[in-house]
Amino acid sequence: MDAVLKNGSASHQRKSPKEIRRPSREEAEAAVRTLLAWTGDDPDREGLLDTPKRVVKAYSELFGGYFEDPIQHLERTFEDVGGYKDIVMVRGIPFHSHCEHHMLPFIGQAHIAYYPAEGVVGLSKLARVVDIFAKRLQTQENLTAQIASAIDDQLAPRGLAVLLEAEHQCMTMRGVQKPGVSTITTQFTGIFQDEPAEQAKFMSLVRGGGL
Ligand SMILES: Nc1nc2c(ncn2[C@@H]2O[C@H](COP(=O)(O)OP(=O)(O)OP(=O)(O)O)[C@@H](O)[C@H]2O)c(=O)[nH]1
Ligand SMILES: [Zn+2]
Repeated sequence: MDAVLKNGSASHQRKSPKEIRRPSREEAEAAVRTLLAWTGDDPDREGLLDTPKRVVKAYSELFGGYFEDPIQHLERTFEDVGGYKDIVMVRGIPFHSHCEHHMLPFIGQAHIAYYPAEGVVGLSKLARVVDIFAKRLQTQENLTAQIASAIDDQLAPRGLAVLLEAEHQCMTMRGVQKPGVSTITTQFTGIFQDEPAEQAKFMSLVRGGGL
């Protein structure tokens, strides 16, 4: 199955962007106009005239991840690493995504570690994978699972650990209104799943401790 389409479970397979009719830019702008009027403001006042255009442009950027393939960034691996087989960790990758329930941002950091099997991947590519999945409507759990699944499928490492920590604006600005709450999600495979000591080592590295 294509990782772009992959969801947490087979019973919830998603349509690919190609299977969904994408409204035209004009239709999207008209929808923003409708929302502006619904808030109680006047979409024809000067300050709001260009807002539908700006919002649609901003959405193209914020949700650009639907039109990118994360796998493509993981295809190139390097095997000339002096036989290095120990842990590789990229810590504190900042990301911003949007929750699929309210379309409000959740913002945080991703931490990724793996034990190479055949080769290593360019470090920036791990951050690119995070960005591509983050630029879609997400739950934090699904985002974590999609990042882990793409890297695990492509690199087949001896073990992979992914931890995301984020603050959800839908819990901060509205609803329950609890600023400062962080949500942590993890996904472990291979030796990180099988060996508690490896999980503990990862958690210690995430927190900035030593081995
Ligand atoms: N599990 C999970 N829940 C999320 C995430 N982002 C937002 N939510 C939650 O999604 C839930 C949606 O609940 P609903 O009762 O359908 O919607 P709501 O009435 O807007 O809920 P409140 O936020 O409690 O006002 C809320 O509890 C949110 O906190 C996420 O990434 N993962
Ligand atoms: Zn939400």
